Amino acid sequence: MQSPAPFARIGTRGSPLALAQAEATRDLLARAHGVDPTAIDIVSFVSTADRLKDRPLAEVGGKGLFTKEIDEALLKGEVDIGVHSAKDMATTLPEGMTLAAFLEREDVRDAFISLTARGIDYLPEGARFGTSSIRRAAQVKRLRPDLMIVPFRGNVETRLQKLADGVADATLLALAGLKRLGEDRRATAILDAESFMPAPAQGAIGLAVRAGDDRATALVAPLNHLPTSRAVTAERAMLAVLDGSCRTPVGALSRMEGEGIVLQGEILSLDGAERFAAEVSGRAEDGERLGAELARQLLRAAGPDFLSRWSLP
Ligand SMILES: NCc1[nH]cc(CCC(=O)O)c1CC(=O)O
Repeated sequence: MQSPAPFARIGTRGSPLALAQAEATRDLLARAHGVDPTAIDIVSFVSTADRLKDRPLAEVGGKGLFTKEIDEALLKGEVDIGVHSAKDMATTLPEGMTLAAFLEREDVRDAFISLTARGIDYLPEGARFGTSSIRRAAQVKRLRPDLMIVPFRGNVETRLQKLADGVADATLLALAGLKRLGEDRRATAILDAESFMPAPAQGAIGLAVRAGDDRATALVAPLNHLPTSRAVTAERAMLAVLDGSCRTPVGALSRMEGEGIVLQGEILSLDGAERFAAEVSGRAEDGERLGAELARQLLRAAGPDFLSRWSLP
């Protein structure tokens, strides 16, 4: 007997975190529409970013690489909904695709993890800091120019094993990812978001559908969390103006104040020696414009040659 057609098909990467996010999305969809979770298929893809694990993301070509295979499956109609960490999504989406909803955001902060030190300040002179994120590297170097940055990618378990193996003395991970994996007890310390700004859209999950797919759009609509959607829209608009290819260290932090949004942003030189920060505020529904305005302020402060001086070649 042929099995019935699935209620919906979700596309995701196959990492433990990506699968946890896809399962959370499936369960929310099932509950919102009164169907059994088993009626929703989860289809996993190996992304280019996962295949090129040993090289810094900014070097291999940036964010589109996390989503390319899923985007293609979505556009071909092999899946109906792409589930993505919003911070891994390129600011310009492929033609024919739209971000139709954002799940309620998890904690935006970064977690510090070390087997030997209780915080960045406590690391010994010249200690090795494991990260392949140019934002985290620049932020760490700004606080501790003596530390040595060593490349560090892979999923949470891999990174913890690398710490145990002595490849690095400390690392940073998004607390959101640790929480979704039920691994937040692994955090040695949680960094204050004001002084150590998260990546734009960190902690948020975006749901992509084919543009014009009214059914998929309606399926994900009840899952949209408006404050998250507004904050992430503003942060991504800032990033789009600054540097869509994620070759410049950028931090962002937004908070809602009633119907208003306060958006803070920073850009840093790769070595952390230079930093420019700014803040804008306005109506939460104007996030797109506010994010772009913040980016222009940062670019004005940094000077016209900043991006060319401080981006990866
Ligand atoms: N670039 C990898 C990535 N993309 C999203 C998360 C964490 C989850 C999130 O921010 O929503 C991570 C891992 C990390 O930065 O520790």
